[in-house]
Amino acid sequence: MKRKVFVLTGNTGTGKTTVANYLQDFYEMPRVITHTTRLPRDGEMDQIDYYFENADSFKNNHYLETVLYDGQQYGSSWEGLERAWEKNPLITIVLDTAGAITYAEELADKAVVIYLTVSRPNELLNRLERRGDNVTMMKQRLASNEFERDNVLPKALVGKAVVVTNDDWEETRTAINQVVQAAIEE
Ligand SMILES: Nc1ncnc2c1ncn2[C@@H]1O[C@H](COP(=O)(O)OP(=O)(O)OP(=O)(O)O)[C@@H](O)[C@H]1O
Ligand SMILES: Nc1nc2c(ncn2[C@@H]2O[C@H](COP(=O)(O)O)[C@@H](O)[C@H]2O)c(=O)[nH]1
Repeated sequence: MKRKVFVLTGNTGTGKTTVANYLQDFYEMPRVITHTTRLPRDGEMDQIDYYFENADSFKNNHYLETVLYDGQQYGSSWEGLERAWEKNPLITIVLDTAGAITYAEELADKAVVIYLTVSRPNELLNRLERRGDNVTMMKQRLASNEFERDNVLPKALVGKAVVVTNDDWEETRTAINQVVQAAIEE
């Protein structure tokens, strides 16, 4: 089977990690673990959710791309991608839209970009609250330039990304299964 990376992108709270977990559980697709300087949320674990870094240790990796998101650094390494591909030709990664654009450019048809969205943006606040996000951090994030930017599909991804509206989980699951099936049959 050809190597592919399913790039899950979209705004905060749209369900990127939920879809990555689904693909892990039902298709055994490993997720590329990325690096960040932000602090762990309650329940997040180093080397499982992220490689949690400080400003110095963040520099010690070979990145395919890095971004600044809400004032924190994030990056995905070539080694992380290779480690995941050694386990399975089909893998996932969760990225902001700037990272997704870089993946589409760098990896061409090896990257299957899925842009997640919701019909009512107010629903994102409810979801982040239910997830237990720190209220101050959540408000800061919702006021960030990146939040505004990721609310719409970037022009560079039009025609390249599959758009999935994640209002109803069962419908999302069906849509994701179709995307996976198409990639497997390619
Ligand atoms: N279809 C859905 N209906 C209701 N809640 C959902 C749905 N999909 C995901 N959620 C919930 O919404 C919350 C946010 O989802 P998730 O953490 O996957 O988002 P994310 O896009 O990875 O966010 P971030 O970029 O902030 O990490 C979680 O609590 C998740 O369980
Ligand atoms: N371009 C990249 N984006 C990344 C990477 N790792 C995570 N992310 C995205 O950042 C925001 C914020 O993540 P959060 O975990 O703090 O909510 C979100 O859109 C992630 O998808 C990366 O290595 N590169």
